[in-house]
Amino acid sequence: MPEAQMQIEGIGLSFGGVRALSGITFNIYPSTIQAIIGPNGAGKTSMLNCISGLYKPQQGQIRFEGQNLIGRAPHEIARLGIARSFQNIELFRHMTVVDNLMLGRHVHMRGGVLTGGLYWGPGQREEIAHREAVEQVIDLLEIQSIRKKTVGSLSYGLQKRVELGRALAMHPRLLLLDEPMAGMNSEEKEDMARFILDISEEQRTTIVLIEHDMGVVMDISDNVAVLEFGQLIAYGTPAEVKANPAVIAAYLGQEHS
Ligand SMILES: Nc1ncnc2c1ncn2[C@@H]1O[C@H](COP(=O)(O)OP(=O)(O)OP(=O)(O)O)[C@@H](O)[C@H]1O
Repeated sequence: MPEAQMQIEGIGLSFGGVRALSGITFNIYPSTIQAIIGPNGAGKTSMLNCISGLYKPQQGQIRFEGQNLIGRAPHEIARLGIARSFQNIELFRHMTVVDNLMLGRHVHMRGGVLTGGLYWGPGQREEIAHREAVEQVIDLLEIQSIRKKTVGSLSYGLQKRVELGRALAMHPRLLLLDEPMAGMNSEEKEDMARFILDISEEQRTTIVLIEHDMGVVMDISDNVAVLEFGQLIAYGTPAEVKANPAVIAAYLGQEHS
């Protein structure tokens, strides 16, 4: 086993009387695709929110490349190299695809988004570097033909792809994806699965993926963590998890197949 890139140890999170997570412990390994699955309300998004700094767990530790994440603000965590996409699309609908991707570069901008292009010298060189990073993402996600379109005019599937692009434009070392295929038709899902695999293989980015479509999860993940009622009930390869009696029991009667 390689050394873990992220160590999640004993995470506990409550909202008033609701225990969203308890005693969650698992490792995430570099350049792998790590799925988090589980029935509705199991705590998957809460786990992602603890990693990205939106929620502060009352118990436990999360370390990323040796650095403690608990207590850091979301923007600090982003600067450490962790990007995320959201369950609901959070893009600027009236702006173009390219401009939305440029906003994804903001964690790397010293002069700020608006001043970046206004002066010559270092600012201009920085602007060129950001444009190049964005062009790489456009190539990787095959969105050349829609680069100047406003996001609001695009199909849902393309908007999700642009959202992935915005997170990717940060050049993260770890990418958190919350249901990137929700609401997609099967062709769009296949495309998204291919892009996730491309990102993993070409950029060696670690990907943490919440996904309800079991077929996709089992196809593309290296490791799967299974949550139920805020507890980790299984962890392993897709084959191991699929054969685990606790997982089979958790999914009995669920619509997810
Ligand atoms: N901000 C919050 N305030 C209060 N309760 C919350 C909050 N966020 C999550 N919860 C509760 O924590 C539990 C876990 O929710 P979470 O959204 O993490 O589950 P999930 O596995 O992502 O579900 P889904 O598959 O439906 O998205 C639920 O009981 C939920 O109501």
